[in-house]
Amino acid sequence: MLGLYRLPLRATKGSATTITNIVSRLVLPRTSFFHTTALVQAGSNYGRSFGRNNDRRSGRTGGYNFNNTTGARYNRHKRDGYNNNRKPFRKPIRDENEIEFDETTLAKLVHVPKDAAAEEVTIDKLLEEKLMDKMLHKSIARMGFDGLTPVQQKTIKPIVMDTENDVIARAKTGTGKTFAFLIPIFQHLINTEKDSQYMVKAVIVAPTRDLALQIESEVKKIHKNNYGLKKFEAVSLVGGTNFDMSMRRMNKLRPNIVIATPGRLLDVLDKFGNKFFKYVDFKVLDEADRLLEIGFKEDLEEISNILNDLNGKSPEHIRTLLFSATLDEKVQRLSNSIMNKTSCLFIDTVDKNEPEAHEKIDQSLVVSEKFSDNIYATIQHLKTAVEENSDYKAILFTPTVKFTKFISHILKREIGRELPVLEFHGKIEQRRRTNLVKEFKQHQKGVLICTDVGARGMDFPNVAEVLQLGVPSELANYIHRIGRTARSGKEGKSTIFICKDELPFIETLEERKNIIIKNKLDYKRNEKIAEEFASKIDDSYELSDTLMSLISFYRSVVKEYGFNTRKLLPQLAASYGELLNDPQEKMSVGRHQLERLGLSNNPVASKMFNIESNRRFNDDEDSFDVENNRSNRNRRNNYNNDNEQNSNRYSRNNSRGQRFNRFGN
Ligand SMILES: Nc1ncnc2c1ncn2[C@@H]1O[C@H](COP(=O)(O)OP(=O)(O)OP(=O)(O)O)[C@@H](O)[C@H]1O
Repeated sequence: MLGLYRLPLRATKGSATTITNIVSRLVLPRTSFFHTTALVQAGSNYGRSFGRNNDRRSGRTGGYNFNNTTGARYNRHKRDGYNNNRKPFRKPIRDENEIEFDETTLAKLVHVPKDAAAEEVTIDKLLEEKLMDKMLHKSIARMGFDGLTPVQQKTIKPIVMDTENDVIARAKTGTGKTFAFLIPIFQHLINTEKDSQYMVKAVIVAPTRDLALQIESEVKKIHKNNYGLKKFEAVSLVGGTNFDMSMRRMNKLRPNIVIATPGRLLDVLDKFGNKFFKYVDFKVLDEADRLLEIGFKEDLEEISNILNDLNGKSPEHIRTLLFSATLDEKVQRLSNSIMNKTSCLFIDTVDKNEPEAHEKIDQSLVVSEKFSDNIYATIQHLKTAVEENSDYKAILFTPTVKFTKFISHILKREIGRELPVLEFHGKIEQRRRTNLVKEFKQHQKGVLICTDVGARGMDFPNVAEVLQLGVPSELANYIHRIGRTARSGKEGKSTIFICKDELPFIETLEERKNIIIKNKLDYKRNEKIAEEFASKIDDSYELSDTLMSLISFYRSVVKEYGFNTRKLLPQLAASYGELLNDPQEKMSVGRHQLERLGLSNNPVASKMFNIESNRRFNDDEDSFDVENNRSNRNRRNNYNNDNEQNSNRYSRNNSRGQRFNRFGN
């Protein structure tokens, strides 16, 4: 049916070119006027004030009670005498690069800016200088890279040579950060081969299970290219896998490297810390900004404290390496509590006023009048792309698990005959999830539809385009989502589909991340498409559930993106009638559901819904699918989060919800 779609996109390309000199938010004051002007010039009708919250910096936490975020486990360790070295909050000050630092962090931070004239570092030179062992040299050489990437060139030496620095490294998506920390770790293992041979010497933490497993595969690549290195074993410890089996592997292999998600790592440290983790030399935080957000941060502090306390050499012995494509002022401030060394190198491969998004991504923005139109626009875009290119490979991000399921269901019917359409989110059982990742990595073509669980770090080769239907769960994830394309020196495209009430997100992106999306298009609804779409919706309950999950998600990011609740939430609710091609039709909700949404006393609610006092609904509320995070547990505690630490609790919630669950997993 969607073959009949004609995408009425009115191009306003180059509309933002008048904004050439936008400098970082950290240097200039907010310039919403700029943006407004540019949009009006572009002939769009979405350039107006959006009634935003002025205090956007406090946005993410605003409205939620984080007082409870130090969970029971953390307190228990404090009572047990673990060294709680959390630093008191200090007023941030600015360094010469206008990035804010905590005073203590600033005092020990050595900024290593991007230097275009820096001498090239190669693996041959490292070998000559005896900074890379010949076994490791052979393994990397066999991978056939043209050379080391800038971040690898800048980090390997200081990590190998220096014993007294922590390191923070920022480099764009897809530029080889994984090897930038794995190579020096392997070199360190070679250098210290005879010491504490059967102990974990490097702990690598990642925010998602899939990323941890991917890092483990990268370690195996190093092994595979030189079997001599296989003696430096690695084991992954991630949620959703069998704990006992993991421990059997730990006992059998006695790994020097552990790659873990925070929850499972804490469980293992609790039970077997003494046995394996007394001689850790390095801890690495991949996607460090994510791991240091409220929620994860408490877990990371706890991990850091336990590792320090266990350490047989000294409580300050462990060096910390933080890596990410998005490291803003927040990270330097937050990292202080988990860093041990008196000096920290901040190795930057991104210029201070340069956007963190990869420059090889051709970014587009499609704006619809209504949220429902976004769906048509996205589907049509995909259909056209598949028609034009039978080897099309793309990732489509959506905000919630239910929306991912809903869109996958539609797309499987629409384009599933032409290419594989895969659904990927945290509600999928881990074994299946791991296989999905493997499959999509191998596919030459296909579309992966996923939540933000796939936004960070995942390396799927040859993704030509990233699509976003709706906004990401956090601002930085825009950069990470689009970074799934244009990896390893290649080029790529990205398109975000949003409705005009979501435009404050784009404004926030410009102001806080200095990202200007140059290609701007308007989407105009086509009635015929709407009619056909409606005829294909066979379960209005499913649609209603999906939209409720979206309303719930958008409520959680209102402050961060400066959305206007009174406009955006009714807009989302109205999608129900629009998608059924009966605009007067409203979703029916029970009071209980309204309470869960926090809308029970909101006058807007009566305009959005048919409120039925006795009605019961699917209790299996959606997760927004951002993993293992205490902030999500607290922030969204009414919803069934995908959470490895509390899997029992959540599975109980799940079974309670089964009665109403019309989807199944
Ligand atoms: N020196 C190199 N030259 C070319 N490709 C490389 C090099 N080093 C690593 N790669 C490849 O680049 C791809 C991206 O690497 P990696 O996943 O480490 O990127 P990243 O910077 O961590 O990205 P993200 O920010 O998304 O996590 C991988 O396929 C990796 O094998």
